[in-house]
Amino acid sequence: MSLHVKICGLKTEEMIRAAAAAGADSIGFVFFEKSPRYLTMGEAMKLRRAVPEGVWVVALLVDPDNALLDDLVTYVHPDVIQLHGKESPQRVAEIRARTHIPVMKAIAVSGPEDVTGAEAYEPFVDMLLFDAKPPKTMAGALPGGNGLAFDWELIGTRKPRKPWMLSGGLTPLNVAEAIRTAGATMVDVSSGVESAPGEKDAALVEAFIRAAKQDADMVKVKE
Ligand SMILES: O=C(O)c1ccccc1N[C@@H]1O[C@H](COP(=O)(O)O)[C@@H](O)[C@H]1O
Repeated sequence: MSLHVKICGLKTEEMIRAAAAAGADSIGFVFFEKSPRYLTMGEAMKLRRAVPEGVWVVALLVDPDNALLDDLVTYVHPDVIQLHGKESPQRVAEIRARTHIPVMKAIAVSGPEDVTGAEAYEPFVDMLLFDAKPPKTMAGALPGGNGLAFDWELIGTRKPRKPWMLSGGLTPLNVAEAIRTAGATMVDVSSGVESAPGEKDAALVEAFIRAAKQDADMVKVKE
């Protein structure tokens, strides 16, 4: 299986094209108003048309209500819904049943109990995503997209039973080590490929994808 790279928080057609040309497998649209990467439904609907065939559109939502979900299905119809709030396993199941779209639940990790806690979601999700839990003391912290990493070895303690992505503070410089340590086959990045909050940098996006995929190819050759 080749390594899957998701680039999250894209806001322009140019950057979508650049990321896809560099080999991105998924493009993330953020529907969380407090984020510097926030898109309105109308903006996302327009940008979706710029995403090439074969590249997944992932809609990132934080504790969405049903009205937002219904609009999302009607106007954007993403390939995957990423839930990055405090959604319970029951709410995740409801969202999946309502939208008929595959769901990826983000798990905030700061210790081994968080990785084990992901088990409660496994029956109801198509994928999991492990991200760093922001410390309570961090001023202005978002539910994700903070550029914070967690201890990647924590994933090794109990491999999830569903496909999963690694995220949180990944950059072109650390992604190869993160993949090796966690045993990830899918990675997700947002702030690590930006020149300023919400501003993606095409050179960093390309460097990130190259570093992630090259390392995976080297591991395969060694095997
Ligand atoms: O990117 C955001 O603005 C965002 C807002 C709210 C919840 C999650 C968000 N992003 C996701 O967070 C992780 C880690 O991002 P980073 O690379 O550390 O910046 C990633 O999965 C993004 O999809």
